[in-house]
Amino acid sequence: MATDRSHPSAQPPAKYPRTPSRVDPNNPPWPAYRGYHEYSFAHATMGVRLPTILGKAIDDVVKTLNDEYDEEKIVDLTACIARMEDLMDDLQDNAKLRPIIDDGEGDIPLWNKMIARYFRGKDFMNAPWLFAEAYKYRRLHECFSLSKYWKTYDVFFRQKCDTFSRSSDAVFELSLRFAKPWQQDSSLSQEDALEAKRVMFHELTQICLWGNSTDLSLLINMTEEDIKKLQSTGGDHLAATEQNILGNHLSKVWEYISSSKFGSAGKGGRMDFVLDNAGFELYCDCVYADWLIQSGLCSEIRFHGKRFAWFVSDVTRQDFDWLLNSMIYGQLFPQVSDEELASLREMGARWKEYVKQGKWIYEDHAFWISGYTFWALKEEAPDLFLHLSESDLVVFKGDLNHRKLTFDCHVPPSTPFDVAIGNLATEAGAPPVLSLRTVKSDVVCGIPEGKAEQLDKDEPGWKISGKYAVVLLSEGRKGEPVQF
Ligand SMILES: O=P(O)(O)OC[C@@]1(O)O[C@H](CO)[C@@H](O)[C@@H]1O
Repeated sequence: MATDRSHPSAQPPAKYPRTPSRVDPNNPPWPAYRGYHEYSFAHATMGVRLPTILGKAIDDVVKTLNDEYDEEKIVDLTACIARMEDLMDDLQDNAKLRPIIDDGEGDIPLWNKMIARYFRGKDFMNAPWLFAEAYKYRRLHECFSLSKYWKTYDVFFRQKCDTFSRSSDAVFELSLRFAKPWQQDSSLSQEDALEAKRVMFHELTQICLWGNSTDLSLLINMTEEDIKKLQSTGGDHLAATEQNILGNHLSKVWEYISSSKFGSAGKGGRMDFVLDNAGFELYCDCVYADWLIQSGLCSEIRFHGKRFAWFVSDVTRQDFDWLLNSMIYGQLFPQVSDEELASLREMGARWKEYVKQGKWIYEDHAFWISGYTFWALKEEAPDLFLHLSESDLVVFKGDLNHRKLTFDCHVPPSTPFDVAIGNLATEAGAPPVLSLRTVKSDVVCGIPEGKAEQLDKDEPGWKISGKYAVVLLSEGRKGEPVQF
């Protein structure tokens, strides 16, 4: 495996970024992380984690194969396994990135134009990490999309369901508390009522944030105890972990959401969630979205998920439906009390009602499963940009979305968030953007000067532990007409 310590990105970051006109997917505004950079999490991911993840995915398919009885389907699935093995060879031999085979899916032009234009001759280790990693998941999808019977097969579905059922303590801690419809104490003065709302907002935003620290792709070998610790949602725990939010715009977010700028007069606002992980994290997102509707702060929530299995645990429509249905009909928690089960059912029923009434809407644009960063959103997905420009706040959940917002490059950590996300902050019509991210990879911005350097010294590994987080807001240029 090549290692080149003299490469510019192994050096301290340049003070000034690349001029915007020279930025492209292979040349981020600051130097990219690439698989051959040993100092970066890119190296371990491309060299070790991705082959391990793929190996487990093959095991999953073999399990399905052994349970199948129809010969035609068996033969078809055997071909999927053979394609997965080819992908494994390509990963392990560090092959060049070939075009995606046309499987009739709508995202093919996005992928193949991008490969032709920017990554001709690049391989898994020398292409920017973000692109190479996303490409691997698209290739994994191709293994199935070329089949006759298994086009929508999700190799990670079993794992995603499993972690939700293993999160029972935190699941019921939240359902017991939030199942009953939320109502404000009518005896409170206007000022006290607003303060009570602020406190709830603060707490639930944090629950939504820390829901991101249980990540299947990283925590495959976690014990039940480890999971419990990470998922604790109690007040004391949240107060303690708030100290780990290194860049924290929570107060600014509340100021905006509680102002007349959010939503139209007398009507709550529209909030969009660009989702990250299924299972427990999605459950936390929904608890938050539920309260945002009940409190009247929001009248509409749009959830944006992926069209197919992505970065192991990302939400697909199937995962979204699975969560809501299994809360009502599932038998995932045989050990819990009737009261606990009833609370989960009550909440699940309310959430399904939101879907029926159009207060919660699930969407899955092809751009979210492309290799592009969000710097390219307006250019490559103008329809999506226009759609999001109508939102009052777009919340990006998790590490991968944060990498895509910030071009996954060596940006100096004290760079303000609205500089690091480029034109998604500066374009006319750009919506307000909030990143709720527990830090699980190299790129960091929006934190105080010197903090990253201090943590590098005191806590090696802090960037991938999920112990630290950022809550960063860009105000955007909402309301200004979008120009193409
Ligand atoms: O987006 P998420 O679920 O918060 O994190 C995704 C993740 O686990 O995958 C990547 C490495 O494979 C890292 O960016 C990150 O740590």
